[in-house]
Amino acid sequence: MPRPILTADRMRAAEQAAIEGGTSVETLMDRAGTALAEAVHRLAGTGDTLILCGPGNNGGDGYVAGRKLVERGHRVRVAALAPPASAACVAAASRWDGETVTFEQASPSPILVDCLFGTGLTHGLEATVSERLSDLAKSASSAIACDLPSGVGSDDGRCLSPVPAFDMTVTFGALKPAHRLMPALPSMGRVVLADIGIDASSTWFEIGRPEVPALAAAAHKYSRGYVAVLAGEMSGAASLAASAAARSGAGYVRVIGDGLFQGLPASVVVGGKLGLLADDGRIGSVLIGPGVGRGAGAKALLQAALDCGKPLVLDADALNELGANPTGMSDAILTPHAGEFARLFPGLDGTKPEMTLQAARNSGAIVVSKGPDTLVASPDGRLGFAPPAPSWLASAGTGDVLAGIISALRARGMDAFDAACAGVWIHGRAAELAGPLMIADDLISELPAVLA
Ligand SMILES: NC(=O)C1=CN([C@@H]2O[C@H](COP(=O)(O)OP(=O)(O)OC[C@H]3O[C@@H](n4cnc5c(N)ncnc54)[C@H](O)[C@@H]3O)[C@@H](O)[C@H]2O)[C@H](O)CC1
Ligand SMILES: [K+]
Repeated sequence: MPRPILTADRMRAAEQAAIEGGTSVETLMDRAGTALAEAVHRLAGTGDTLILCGPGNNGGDGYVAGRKLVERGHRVRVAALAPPASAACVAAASRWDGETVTFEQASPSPILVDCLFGTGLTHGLEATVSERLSDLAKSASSAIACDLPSGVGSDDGRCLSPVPAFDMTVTFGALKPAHRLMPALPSMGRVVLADIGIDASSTWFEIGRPEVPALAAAAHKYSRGYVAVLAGEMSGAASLAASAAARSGAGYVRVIGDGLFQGLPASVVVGGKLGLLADDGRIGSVLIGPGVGRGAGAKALLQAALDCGKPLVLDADALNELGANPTGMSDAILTPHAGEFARLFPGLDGTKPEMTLQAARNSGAIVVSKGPDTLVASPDGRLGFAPPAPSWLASAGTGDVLAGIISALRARGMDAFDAACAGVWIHGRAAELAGPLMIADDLISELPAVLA
């Protein structure tokens, strides 16, 4: 089951609904603090632990976790940044009878737990506070953040003050957008989601391992998925995309273009007239973009693709040819990187989730907003957040490979949104297998292992 993602406001609404359903804040906090303590103990084992507590309920979680960790044999010190302010934090602090030090006095500890601020953060931490937090986190063997690393904006992933890197972040009920958005993403460490009895259903979610349709026994090469790749003058990109489609289970891949397509698997067919796109009902998806270039030739290819009535995947220069603010693109999949997104959808503002959803609504297409924090948006409001992908994916040709993977999954019968989410997940997993020195071609050779 994919992990749900909620903004701070929607998390608070879900929390409120639980409270109105009869679960007290104290109970929720007790569950949160207990889950936090469990995760800390499991990660770091028994040891000297310093818990930094803020004045609100994030701090309250810390006082509860402190009690639970003492029960597990930890030596725990609590450093209060400020006196408890929220009622639940006051109650939790009153039940803490262990060692308390001032924030300034707090000395480094092998285990550090940051319970200063969570979804209630309204502005950056004072410099002295963020510096102290960073020093304590850096000198700890295990640094764990409660709900969010303090200083991170929960809905947009901005770092409102410098944020140290944590080994783990323990969050409650649902992930927050910041857990999967830059620039906060590298600070999170492993994100653990604790169920504290809140109904946190959401149309926003973290993309999980996909269920790719099995190949039917009676399948023949066309029904297994027939991908047509429209290529322009730069044949290398189209070759990568077509090879990726072939390695992603498409039964038949055809490249239509004039280039010399080196390095293609022998199974990929090269040649054919543009009229094929509309005439051949067996074509399951049409990919245009990788290597299509700009100018009259590209415009003609794009128009043929737009007119053919087949499921489309548009990437790279096809997106530039499409022009700003496209509409009526229903059922198409657009895969812009940040620069292409800004050109395609100028003038949008808000968080990356909000802008990607708005782009999907305006265009009618599934929009894959690529980056270290790739998002997949549907006009119906669904928003998939990619799990962390290796930084080495940022290399030439990897976008062509992603477009090829998505085109194959689309041709194999997945609907546009599911094919885009699955492609993003498979792409990231293939990169993990390929390792840090990979080039785009290596990604392709890892695809069978990921899809097996
Ligand atoms: N969502 C849930 O189901 C549960 C969440 N829990 C925890 O509650 C916090 C959110 O608690 P909240 O009291 O709303 O806010 P914070 O504790 O994050 O912030 C405290 C308080 O601090 C003030 N403040 C904000 N920014 C700053 C700043 N830069 N400097 C100083 N003071 C600041 C502001 O007044 C805030 O209200 C959530 O993260 C979870 O950890 C529940 O415990 C369990 C259920
Ligand atoms: K925190």
